[in-house]
Amino acid sequence: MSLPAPQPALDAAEHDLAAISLAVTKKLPIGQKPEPRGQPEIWAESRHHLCESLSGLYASWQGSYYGKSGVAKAFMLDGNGHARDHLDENVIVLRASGSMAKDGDNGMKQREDQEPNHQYHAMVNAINQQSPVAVICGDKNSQVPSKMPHKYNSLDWYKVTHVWTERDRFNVIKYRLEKLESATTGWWVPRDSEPVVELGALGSPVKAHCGSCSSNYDQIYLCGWMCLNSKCEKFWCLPDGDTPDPAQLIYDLRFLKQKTSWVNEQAPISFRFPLYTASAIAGEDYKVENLRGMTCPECGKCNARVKWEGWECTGCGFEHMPRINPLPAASIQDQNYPVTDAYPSSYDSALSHVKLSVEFSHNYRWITYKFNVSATEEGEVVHGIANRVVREETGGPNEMWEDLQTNCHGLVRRELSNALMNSFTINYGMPYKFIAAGESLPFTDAPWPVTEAVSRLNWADRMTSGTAVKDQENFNELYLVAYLQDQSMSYHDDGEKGLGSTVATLSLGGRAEMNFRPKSPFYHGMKTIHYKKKRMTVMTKDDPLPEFPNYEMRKQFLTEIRNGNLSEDEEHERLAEMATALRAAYPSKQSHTKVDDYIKLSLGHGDIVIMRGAHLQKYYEHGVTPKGLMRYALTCRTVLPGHLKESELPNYEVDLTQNEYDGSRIAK
Ligand SMILES: O=C(O)CCC(=O)C(=O)O
Ligand SMILES: [Fe+2]
Repeated sequence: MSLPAPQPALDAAEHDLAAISLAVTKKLPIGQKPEPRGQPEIWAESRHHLCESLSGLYASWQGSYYGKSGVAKAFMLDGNGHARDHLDENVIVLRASGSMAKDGDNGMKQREDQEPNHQYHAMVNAINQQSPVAVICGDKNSQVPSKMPHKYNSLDWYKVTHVWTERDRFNVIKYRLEKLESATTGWWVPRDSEPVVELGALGSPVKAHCGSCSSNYDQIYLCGWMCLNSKCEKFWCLPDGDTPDPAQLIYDLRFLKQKTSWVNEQAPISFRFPLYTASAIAGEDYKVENLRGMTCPECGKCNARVKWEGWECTGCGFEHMPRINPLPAASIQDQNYPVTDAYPSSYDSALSHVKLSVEFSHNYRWITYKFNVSATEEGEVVHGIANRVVREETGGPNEMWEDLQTNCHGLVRRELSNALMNSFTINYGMPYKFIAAGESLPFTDAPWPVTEAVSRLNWADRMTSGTAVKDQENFNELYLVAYLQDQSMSYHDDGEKGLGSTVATLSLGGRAEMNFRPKSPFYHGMKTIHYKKKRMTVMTKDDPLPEFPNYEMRKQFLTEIRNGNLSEDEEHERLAEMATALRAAYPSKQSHTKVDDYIKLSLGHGDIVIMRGAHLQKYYEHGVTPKGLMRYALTCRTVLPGHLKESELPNYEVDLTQNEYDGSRIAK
């Protein structure tokens, strides 16, 4: 049909439509919403647990939209909707996500036009492929007609039916979704309520094509048909040429409540995913698939996998602890990194200013990497590369590896600022807070490889300390980390206050890359701080090392600051100017934030790493990326006497005097 004639006033039929439309789109404030008639299939209390449990379907840690391979998969509808968003028993209208910025303390505000982007195209793909999207609703959503029982709640599967652009202050891309199965009533429909309008009951929407750009659109608002192509000169114009008054934009229910048929209207998968069943194949249980959280089969709560032993629902107590099938030591052999009875070759690398020395003893190749860790201290990282004799020794890495898999219990992913650490850990001996605080257990409760590792690492430390300053005390703490496939530890330091300056680790299982680099503020000499409520980038006051960018300039600046006798305000002002000057001095393509690794170690099964130097932890950081299916790192530290407060001291003896390892069986 052609454009409908301009209609200055609504006729009687449209009056009725407007009245029902207002009834259908009326929203109650969140606090006044009625109870829903049912419960969601799945729900979550935190985004972390939700995303880990629904990985593959919805894994968007911040945004509302989730897509994969160019096709839309899911939406999370929480706060921050658009004024004309809508959600009823079977239809949702929402704005495309993105293009928003913080608006003071008042939440988010759109700051630019939305253009068709990857999300828009993924929605078009979902329409064309008739591929349903999942919708999750948060308890801050003001559109949903009932009170949300949990923080995050699954609604249902939806058909994407329309994408178009509207205009506010900026162009806004909008989507219409329609419930996939129309025969069932959504659990979120208020109790004791009847649908005001059934889908399709009002007939088809008004359709027209634009005389200017020839695009076809449905009429969305009762005030008249508009071209919804943002590139067209007639975009968002009513037939009389005016743009609509936003207050008059009442939905045309023939658009909102139309019924779209898809060939297949069956949900692709239940939101309650099947539970992981332990595999008979050794190693399968360590695969990343086994790290997905659990959508509880009893109560629907999403629970990340927190415990090494399996899954636990914190909603109803349901447990799923399949017996895992350990990976024998023989299967750790990797033909790309052959290990024999000879001294093994190295796969490490280091930047040229790092000084290397190498020694061979006890069937280990010991490589020492020395470098300045501050202007006053040289530190070192020692990598002991184990050969087959070491690995196969009685009580050695192979036996430790096999024993730990069956006998080391109680590992958990510790809580870390509203999320969970990305590996499983347990602490023995003196308490060690590390990045995330956790409990500590006495060594007497540990499986034998734990005390064996402490003894071996003390031996390795004595063996290799040479002229380096040696801590007076032996190690009295062991932090055990277990990594499943694809888990890793991002850059961090081990420099908790009150620890000895030596840290030593024994690696068991799959190969891992361990990298060391100076921390960015130390290396680049700049950091961002908050001073008197102002965010500012200032020069750092640590002495630079000769290999750092702008070395001479920083030294001069530091001399000026140290002799300057400035007040606190003046000093901050000057340090900010210096940071600006440092930044300006970088060659155009050089990053002023990125830092290259000084050393990259390739750690094999049975290898030992020893870090020495107090400033190594203060100014440098290390990160570990395991490459195999499964790996343990057993790291020892010395918690110095007097470090812990009375209340933090363990209520058990930390006694490790028995069975000192002496390396005699592998001496060569
Ligand atoms: O995985 C490793 O080898 C080391 C782990 C680590 O850096 C730590 O526990 O602090
Ligand atoms: Fe560490």
